[in-house]
Amino acid sequence: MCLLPNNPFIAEERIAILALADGSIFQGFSIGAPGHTIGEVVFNTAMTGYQEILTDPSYSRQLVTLTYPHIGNVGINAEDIEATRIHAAGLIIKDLPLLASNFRSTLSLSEYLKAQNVVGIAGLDTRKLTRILREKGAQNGAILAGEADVDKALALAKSFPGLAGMDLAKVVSTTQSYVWNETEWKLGQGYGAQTAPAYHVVAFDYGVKRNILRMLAERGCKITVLPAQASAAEALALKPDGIFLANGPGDPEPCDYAIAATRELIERGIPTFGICLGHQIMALASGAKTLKMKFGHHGANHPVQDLDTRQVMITSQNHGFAVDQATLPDNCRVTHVSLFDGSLQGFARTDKPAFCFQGHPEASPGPTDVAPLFDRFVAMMEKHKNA
Ligand SMILES: NC(=O)CC[C@H](N)C(=O)O
Repeated sequence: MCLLPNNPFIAEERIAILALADGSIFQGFSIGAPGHTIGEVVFNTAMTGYQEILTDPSYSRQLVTLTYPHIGNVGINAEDIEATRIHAAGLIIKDLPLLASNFRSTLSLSEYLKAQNVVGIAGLDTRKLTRILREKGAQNGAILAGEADVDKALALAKSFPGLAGMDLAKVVSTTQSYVWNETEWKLGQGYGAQTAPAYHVVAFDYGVKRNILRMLAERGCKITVLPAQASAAEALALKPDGIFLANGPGDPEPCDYAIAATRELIERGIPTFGICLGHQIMALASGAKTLKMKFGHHGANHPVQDLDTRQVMITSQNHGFAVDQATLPDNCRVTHVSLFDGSLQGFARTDKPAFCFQGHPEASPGPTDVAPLFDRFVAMMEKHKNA
């Protein structure tokens, strides 16, 4: 057993280490639950929104490194959640402030991690870690909290099989269908409710972020959320005006149930909009292929160009897989590209009312430059209704 040298400044029960499958070891201190966790280590460059990031179901089985150095300043509140619980498998940060201060704060970040039994590590060089992830690609890793057994941490890091081939959409999805009518948050009012919807959207929950549902409700939609494995027939029985394909964790390729249902619904000509995993599912249902990226896109400052208007938008991103543009069939028109690496960010079917976007138009956290895509979906449903 190899132990790191004692650090006189950290009490033994607070010691924590991060191991990467490439052999790198980082020492820090525990800010969450004791124990250990494994997953794919990724980095996110967003400067705000740690609570939304932690609760985003798309981070299931990922250990999220936040590159912004001070995380926890505004504590935790009851409203900024994208799901009922934390989905990230672990949190890696540089500096946890001693004081959390915000008018809505009810808990500190550390109390939140502990209450939800999530392992977190602070006090390590997140810049050095991010350089490793950028140069070598996202790494499988392990965080050990409460002990500093390097061999154990390395063995745990290497035991994670990696996200390629992992179907997690059906794991995080709701098991029961439900109706959503909560609208967007407004200062002084909080969340509202949609009481007179003009459209009925059926949303497939592969790990849906709540702000997507809120933005649809804000635009006049009643949303029925279905489990990831629901069939096209179940969706059609609800007589939807439109179909929404949600974001979600893991590899899109093994989600054969979602690909089959999407293919049928698009073929029937129902207006369909997909975000992130939903975009990848739409691509697979249209005959294209997806691939694993080197370190993916995770942040809130990614420039994306709309090829129709030439407009550049600053977008929120969180994906480790991408659609291989070279495999898009002729009935798919590229609508958006990433200006960071030229990768595909959006396409539309030319033969059916269906389009999708790789980034996160709902932001949360992030800029709202791409929010008009929700208006485009509503306009598509309106046109189809009147056709
Ligand atoms: N946010 C998402 O929907 C992520 C999609 C997919 N799991 C990926 O990593 O590419």
